[in-house]
Amino acid sequence: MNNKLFDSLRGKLVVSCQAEEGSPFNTPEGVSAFAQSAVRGGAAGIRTCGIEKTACIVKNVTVPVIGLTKAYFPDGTVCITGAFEDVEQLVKAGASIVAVDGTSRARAGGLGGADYIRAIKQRHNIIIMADIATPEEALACHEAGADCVSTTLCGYTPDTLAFARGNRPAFDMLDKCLQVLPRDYPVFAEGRFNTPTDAQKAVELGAWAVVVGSAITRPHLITQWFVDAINEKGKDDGK
Ligand SMILES: CC(=O)N[C@H](C=O)[C@@H](O)[C@H](O)[C@H](O)COP(=O)(O)O
Repeated sequence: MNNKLFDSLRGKLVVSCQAEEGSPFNTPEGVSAFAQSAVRGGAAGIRTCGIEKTACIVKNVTVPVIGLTKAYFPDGTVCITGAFEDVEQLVKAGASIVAVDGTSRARAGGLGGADYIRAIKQRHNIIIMADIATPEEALACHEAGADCVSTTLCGYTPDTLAFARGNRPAFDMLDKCLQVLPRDYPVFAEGRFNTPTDAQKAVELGAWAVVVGSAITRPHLITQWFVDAINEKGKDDGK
């Protein structure tokens, strides 16, 4: 583990700056503008998806950048940086940390998350964040050599979909991860931490840092939350 890097993130906010097809921000420059704004606001780190976007953000900010790529399993659920080539490309792009899928699902080559991380660590001296969905996966990834874990995928794997209902963070799962892992091992809170109060609570529980994406960098979703709330109110008033 790189102590200086992890110390710089401890107790801090990491902003995930990602954009998907259809978003006007879906360019390296678009996500980079979000990253620069996030740093102005006090973000201690940036997380982003895509090799070019990682390279562009690295050029434009001085804080550590967590890079990843996304692909999909045959059932449509997301896989975070599931290929060795992508890990290498993200490092070349300047990522300080590479986020990889630490779930137990078998990816190309048949490896589950922990074995995949073990193989990456055997090949390269790279700082790895394991994106996990359960405390068991968190422990397995730690034992496999991951430098930190993040609760990113809780709510997005076939067995944990129920956690995403209600669009609330999985506080209990975060707490269980903190309990099974050694004290002072970095556990990042990520996934639906949509309010400052939720982010604060995660740090109070013992999360190393909190990663916030949608509530800061997906304006179409934030807009939708407001629109839905107003429509619900309208229904209550019989409008
Ligand atoms: C499941 C998945 O693909 N998560 C992605 C991981 O990089 C991102 O789309 C999320 O925005 C990020 O994890 C932050 O979470 P939230 O946007 O809920 O603050």
